[in-house]
Amino acid sequence: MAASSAGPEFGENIILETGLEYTQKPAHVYLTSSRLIIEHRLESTSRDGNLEAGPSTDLRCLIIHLQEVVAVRADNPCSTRGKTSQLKHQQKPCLLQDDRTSQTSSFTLYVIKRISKHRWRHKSCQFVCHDYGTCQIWVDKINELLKNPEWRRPKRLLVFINPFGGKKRAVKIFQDKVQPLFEMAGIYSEVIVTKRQYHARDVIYEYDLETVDGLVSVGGDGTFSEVMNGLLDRTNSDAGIEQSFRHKPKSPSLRIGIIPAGSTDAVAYTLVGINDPVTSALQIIIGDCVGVDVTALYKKEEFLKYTITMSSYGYYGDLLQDSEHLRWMGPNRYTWSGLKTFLANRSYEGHISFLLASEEDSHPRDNSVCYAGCDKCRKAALKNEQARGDSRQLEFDLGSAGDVASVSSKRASFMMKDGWHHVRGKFSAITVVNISCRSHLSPQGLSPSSHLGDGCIDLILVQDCSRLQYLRHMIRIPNRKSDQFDFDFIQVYRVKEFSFQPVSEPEDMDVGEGEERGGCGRKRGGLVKLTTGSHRSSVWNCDGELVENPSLYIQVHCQLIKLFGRGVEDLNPDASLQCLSCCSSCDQEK
Ligand SMILES: Nc1ncnc2c1ncn2[C@@H]1O[C@H](COP(=O)(O)OP(=O)(O)OP(=O)(O)O)[C@@H](O)[C@H]1O
Repeated sequence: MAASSAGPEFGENIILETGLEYTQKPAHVYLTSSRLIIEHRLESTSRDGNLEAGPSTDLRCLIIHLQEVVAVRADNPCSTRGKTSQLKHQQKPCLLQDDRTSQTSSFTLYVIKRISKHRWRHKSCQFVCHDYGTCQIWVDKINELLKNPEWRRPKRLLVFINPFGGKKRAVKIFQDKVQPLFEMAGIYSEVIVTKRQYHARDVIYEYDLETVDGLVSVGGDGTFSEVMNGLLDRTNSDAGIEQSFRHKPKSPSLRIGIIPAGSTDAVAYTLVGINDPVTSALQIIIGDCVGVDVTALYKKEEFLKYTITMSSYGYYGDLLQDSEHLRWMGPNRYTWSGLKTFLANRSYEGHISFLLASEEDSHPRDNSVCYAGCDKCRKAALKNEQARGDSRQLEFDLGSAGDVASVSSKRASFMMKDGWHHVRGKFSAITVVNISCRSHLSPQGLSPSSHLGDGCIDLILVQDCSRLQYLRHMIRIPNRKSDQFDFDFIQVYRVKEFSFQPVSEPEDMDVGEGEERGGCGRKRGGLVKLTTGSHRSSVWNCDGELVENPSLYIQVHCQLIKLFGRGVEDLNPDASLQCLSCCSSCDQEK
């Protein structure tokens, strides 16, 4: 942090200056439009442990960025004196008061504090003023500055709580951890505890959305997906956009926040780097905003829904299908069903077609992680803006696989035509990842280099392989240092559009002589009609919800929605992003 020795040189106009008391040494406090700057003399510790003033030139600036201020409150003048002694350990006041200040006024700033890896809390910094009037001026001015329209802090939120998600603690999490913070920040929240599936969606269809600044989902990825779909459906409907094949959806003006209280919480985890309700609530309060890609799913040409995390066929589809019968086990159902699915080691045959992203859009194995302020996402947003209005439509022919030069890989035949690539093969898992999909099981995500808003999706093809091979791939997923895609039975692509068609649909799945494989419905010789339950076809796991139809077409829409959040902060000490909220009690003084 820059030290100043001769008055303020902050590059911003000073709005207020001093009028605040500092007990042990002279200090100046300045308020600019975006920062509160405390300029004080450096202290060094003498050999006997006492604090002593540094040389007169050793001035240090401590900066509180107003954008990271949760709230400001004038303290009750009568209780000022007692209050200091009641502060908890982490709540050391910035400016201590002595006995003389019992007749003065003070105010408290509640500021974000990064306490550990991606986890935020708030701390209080108390400032003592010479008189009550000065205190009011400071509080009013800071409150006025917090209303900076660029920061877009929400004032009214519509909150949906799924009481049955995850460990069924969503209501308690909201009441105990989130609501008190919203109240402190002066946010009014209308709370709806959902009574059934699609309750949230139905409310969004009817609600006067002009009266709120954002929606909040308290639950897991399924609840978030319901809220997001409700908002997108409503926005399209209001704009007269029909959700037909390859439609261009309208971006909603409202942002969505997510308070993690589900089983996997991949959206919250990917957005923040951790599934912590308090951190997510603080990011909502300060009005953080990030554009996130959304994928539109179609069953052949019929629009199904929008998704944000991943759509996966084969392993993850089977796992989800099995786990749906075990909801009573809570989040542990995924571990149990995962083991069962792994042991079953099924694979499914089908045609895959995909439109590769252009080279500049990079590759899923380029080790470029999407962090807050990501340059790639910023550029994609700009490109998206420019492309808006361009009505050029790429013709997509679902049946165009074939009759072209082919490059054969080990197990799948690979073809290319008109920019579209076609693969036919047998796959253990086909996964389309929209955002990196971090979770406590895979802290780096299913596709660690996937971006929140680059307008691309990562396609991960795990070809038919042995259990041991699949296991080797799986155990690399939580491991930061190894490349989970570095196997000859795995191919990854960064794509814009994707389609899958099983070799035959479940309804008319006739198996010819000798075409047998594991699973029910198997019969030697002759023809046998297979049902959906047979292992000839799997189901899709789309944002943690089952989509039973195996034929699927997916298209990504660049930064279609805005979420409350900023993306994962880069903890690398060399990264330009640093702790911005420092005060004299901050651990991270520089
Ligand atoms: N009151 C309710 N009763 C039954 N289902 C509900 C209710 N409210 C919401 N739902 C539905 O429950 C489904 C699962 O909820 P949610 O995603 O919150 O929990 P989860 O599945 O445990 O977590 P995750 O998706 O993170 O694994 C969602 O599809 C949501 O639409």
